Amino acid sequence: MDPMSSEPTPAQENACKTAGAMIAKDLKRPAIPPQYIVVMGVSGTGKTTVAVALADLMGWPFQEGDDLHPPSNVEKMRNGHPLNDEDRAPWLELCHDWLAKQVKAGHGAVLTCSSLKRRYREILAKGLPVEFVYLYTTPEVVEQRIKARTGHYMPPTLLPSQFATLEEPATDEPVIVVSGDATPSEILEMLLCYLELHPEGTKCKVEAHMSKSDHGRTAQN
Ligand SMILES: Nc1ncnc2c1ncn2[C@@H]1O[C@H](COP(=O)(O)OP(=O)(O)OP(=O)(O)O)[C@@H](O)[C@H]1O
Ligand SMILES: O=C(O)[C@H](O)[C@@H](O)[C@H](O)[C@H](O)CO
Repeated sequence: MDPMSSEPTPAQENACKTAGAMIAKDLKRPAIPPQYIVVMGVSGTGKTTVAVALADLMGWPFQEGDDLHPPSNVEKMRNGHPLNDEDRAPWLELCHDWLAKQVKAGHGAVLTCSSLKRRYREILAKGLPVEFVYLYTTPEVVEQRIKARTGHYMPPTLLPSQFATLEEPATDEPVIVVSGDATPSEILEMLLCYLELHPEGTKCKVEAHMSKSDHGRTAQN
């Protein structure tokens, strides 16, 4: 960060995106048909890092959900106040509209969006073949990550409200659950493994795991 300013530099804002792109760099693109994926979870679980890696590898458009927040929402969070349903409503509509455009174009897409409540996930997926990737970890791990991250508007003091608001996906929701405790590369690998075995995605809650045969994805040429 510029020592004279509390605003993040563009390089800092892009750090997770760059990290995600680096993960995908040496991997071979698997044969997975277009999917419309929302990477969800509380702030700091690693959504952007994994979403960018997946989008880069698959060549699907990526949208950072945080960039669709109205400025008033960002200011509210920056000032240490959690968003409520009313604040999130226009933002969720914008996220849904972005997904709808991608579905219409037919080329797959990846969006990051905390999607903390079931109702929010229903708004996002309304009428669309959307599935969620739920990254989960403990409040302690997320707190460490958020404290170590520089140049982001989200203060660590908002974390308890994120966990309090979170409604974990139920068994009938179209969600691939992945442990956010693994490294970003492992998370990507678990996700790819699931999608390669189930190219149609999922219509219910499933867990993605690492299997021995997943290793060695690095492209040979
Ligand atoms: N699997 C991981 N293991 C360790 N650190 C990680 C992992 N994934 C991301 N990080 C780090 O944790 C921090 C938060 O990651 P990231 O910004 O991707 O999370 P996020 O869920 O998109 O957050 P937000 O919702 O607040 O934008 C970053 O500094 C990132 O480098
Ligand atoms: O629903 C919410 O409360 C918001 O989406 C937050 O989760 C933040 O926007 C985001 O995670 C930035 O850190």
